[in-house]
Amino acid sequence: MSTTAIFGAGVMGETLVSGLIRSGREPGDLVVTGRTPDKVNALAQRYGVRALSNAEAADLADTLVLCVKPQDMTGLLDELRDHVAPGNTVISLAAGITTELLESRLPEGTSVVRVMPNTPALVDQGMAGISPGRHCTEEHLAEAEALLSSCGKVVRLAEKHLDAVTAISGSGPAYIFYVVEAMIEAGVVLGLPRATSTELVVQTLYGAATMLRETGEHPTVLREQVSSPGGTTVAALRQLDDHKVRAAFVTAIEAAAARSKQLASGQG
Ligand SMILES: NC(=O)C1=CN([C@@H]2O[C@H](COP(=O)(O)OP(=O)(O)OC[C@H]3O[C@@H](n4cnc5c(N)ncnc54)[C@H](OP(=O)(O)O)[C@@H]3O)[C@@H](O)[C@H]2O)C=CC1
Ligand SMILES: O=C(O)[C@@H]1CCC=N1
Repeated sequence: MSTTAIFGAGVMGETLVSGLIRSGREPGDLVVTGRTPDKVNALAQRYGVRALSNAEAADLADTLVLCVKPQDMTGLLDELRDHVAPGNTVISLAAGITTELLESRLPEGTSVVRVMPNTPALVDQGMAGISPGRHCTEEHLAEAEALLSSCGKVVRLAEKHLDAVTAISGSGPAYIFYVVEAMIEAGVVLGLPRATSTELVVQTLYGAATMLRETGEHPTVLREQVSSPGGTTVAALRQLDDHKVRAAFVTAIEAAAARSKQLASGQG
């Protein structure tokens, strides 16, 4: 069996390790690296995988998954350059970092895949977009697809769309949690106990998401089913429109995509 090395024992590094193990990968086939020894050793112990240095992990691995912040990427690539062998696949999860930048700092001909996952992968409900680099074959792309499929859905896209994917599904869970926080707070304002308000909101979100996925109906149709003429829902939605919430979402998501593009140019 081939060895997969996860570079960066943070949120996404741990999400991937846990997803791969849940999907049946042998912990012995996985290695992790990190910058803070306590952190990487704790992760290694939790999942029964090996903790190695970046150079040792790169020497051993067939597949290298780069899970560091965009601002730390060039430093990591400089450490890895002399340890990447022909035939290795390098998969980057970093927002904004282009396959062109990755290829320019790795040995000529290295197969690179750019991926944008999201945190629901931790509960096997991830959504990832993947794009091939210049030297990436169908086999390499399928390998990245299989890796991400272990903890959710995967779509293949042209790299020009990855900043939009980052802004929609990469950052998306945070927007949803933000809305959830606001709704819970509203319940408390109306006098509900916080725990009850939280249960109502979380189940409503889960139910609405399940309806969207299982009925395949357009969200407008589902929204209109809830909106009785002259009723409570339209009274609330009118306030959201008056406060330009829809426009605010579009502007916010445009800002996320612009920031993703900016990260590519190394602006920290
Ligand atoms: N969090 C998210 O929702 C998503 C994140 N991403 C992308 O995933 C990447 C990782 O993000 P996230 O997991 O949130 O970040 P974290 O900060 O949680 O994890 C990054 C880890 O990388 C470690 N690190 C930094 N430099 C090195 C190095 N040279 N060698 C080894 N390890 C190193 C850090 O160590 P230390 O602890 O010492 O700082 C840290 O533990 C980012 O590029 C981000 O854009 C993509 C999609 C979603
Ligand atoms: O906020 C970020 O930059 C990362 C990328 C997508 C989600 N989190």
